[in-house]
Amino acid sequence: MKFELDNVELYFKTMRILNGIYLKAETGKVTAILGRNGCGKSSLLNIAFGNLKPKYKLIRIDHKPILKPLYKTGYVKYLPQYNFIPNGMKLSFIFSIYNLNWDEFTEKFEALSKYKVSKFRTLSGGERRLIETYVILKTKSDIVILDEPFSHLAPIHIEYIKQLISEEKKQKAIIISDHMYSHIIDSSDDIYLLQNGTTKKIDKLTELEDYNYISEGQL
Ligand SMILES: Nc1ncnc2c1ncn2[C@@H]1O[C@H](COP(=O)(O)OP(=O)(O)OP(=O)(O)O)[C@@H](O)[C@H]1O
Repeated sequence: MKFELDNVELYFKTMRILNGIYLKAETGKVTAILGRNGCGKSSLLNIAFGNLKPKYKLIRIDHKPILKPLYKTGYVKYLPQYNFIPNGMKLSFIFSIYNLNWDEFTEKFEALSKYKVSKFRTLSGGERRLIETYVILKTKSDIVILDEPFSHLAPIHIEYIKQLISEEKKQKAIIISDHMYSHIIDSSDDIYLLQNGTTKKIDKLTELEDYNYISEGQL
């Protein structure tokens, strides 16, 4: 599947946040969006998912325009920046509604096995993030959108999520944004830099220095 987001123009009141956007994501690939704080990454991901309506946008799947919000098509799963699982839900219930196997999860995350019948609110911030990222990545879908999946995670968990991303991308188009650029560089196939409201496709990593996203020597 080929997903394209094109011609986005977004304003908040009179302030233009995005214009001249093009982004392509494909099954088998991880497509990353990098950019400084406040440049519009989350807004762009929300526009792709369909819960933020800009002045203009064009979404195509396999060259066909999609006129209804993407979340209504059943193609997409989205990890927002904020917690989306209700606090009062038990983990066993979360896994059953998403049709996921608890034992398969705890094989990788043994330390969380004690939480099977705990409510989501009783977990730490990082543990909640880990569960949500796992659920979004593992649930059946064609397109996965991940907004800051690495934030709050311990290094060992980041490595596991990176592994999971590389397994899941075989059958999904994954779009990811995070400030942990070295993990993004490791995990992604294509990178777009969002700057001054527009996307620039990064062909060589040194362009991230040229565009002043990172300082020289950080690569
Ligand atoms: N609902 C809103 N109303 C008005 N302005 C908004 C709204 N949401 C976002 N903005 C503004 O739009 C700009 C882009 O915000 P956005 O959250 O998309 O950036 P971001 O690149 O994801 O930032 P960060 O990396 O810090 O999470 C910011 O200047 C923000 O203040």
